[in-house]
Amino acid sequence: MTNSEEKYKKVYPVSWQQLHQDCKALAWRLLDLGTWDKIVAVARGGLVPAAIIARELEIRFVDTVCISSYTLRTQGETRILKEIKRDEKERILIIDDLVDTGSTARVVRKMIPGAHFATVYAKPDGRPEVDTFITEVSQDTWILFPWDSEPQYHYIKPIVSQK
Ligand SMILES: O=P(O)(O)OC[C@H]1O[C@H](OP(=O)(O)OP(=O)(O)O)[C@H](O)[C@@H]1O
Repeated sequence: MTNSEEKYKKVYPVSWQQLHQDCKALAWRLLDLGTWDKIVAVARGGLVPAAIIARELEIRFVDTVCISSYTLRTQGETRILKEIKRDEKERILIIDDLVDTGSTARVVRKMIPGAHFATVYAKPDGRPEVDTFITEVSQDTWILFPWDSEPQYHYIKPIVSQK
């Protein structure tokens, strides 16, 4: 966590198992919405969820857009490192791990208009930018993904005493 992330007061740790379950729940929702020609993962956070959803929906064409949202958050500007050109005829499913402020989603939506934007987790400020998501957490929650953490075994205070 960097200084720019001091706005986060709570931590929501997500295990590999929970992430897998949540991604499969997202795949079930997406299954009801029709078929897609390709998945576009928003790197890096969207890479693992996109792989799980691609497996469940049997989508073998997986592309990426690469955006530096660290720069975006701290300086209010976007650095697109890799973009894609959209074929108007294609139904594209964009996958990211979460929407927080919604800035990344806005940039990607502008790049790929008309695509379906799905995330596993969403915070209130970013929610309007997402078409489908599974779990909402509060704006001041830091979602700790399994690829950013190690399991630890130590005493955790009850939630009531963490306020
Ligand atoms: O809604 P926003 O405020 O734009 O935040 C959401 C974005 O932030 C995270 O990426 P991060 O900046 O951590 O980059 P990374 O995925 O490459 O680690 C996440 O994967 C989203 O893409």
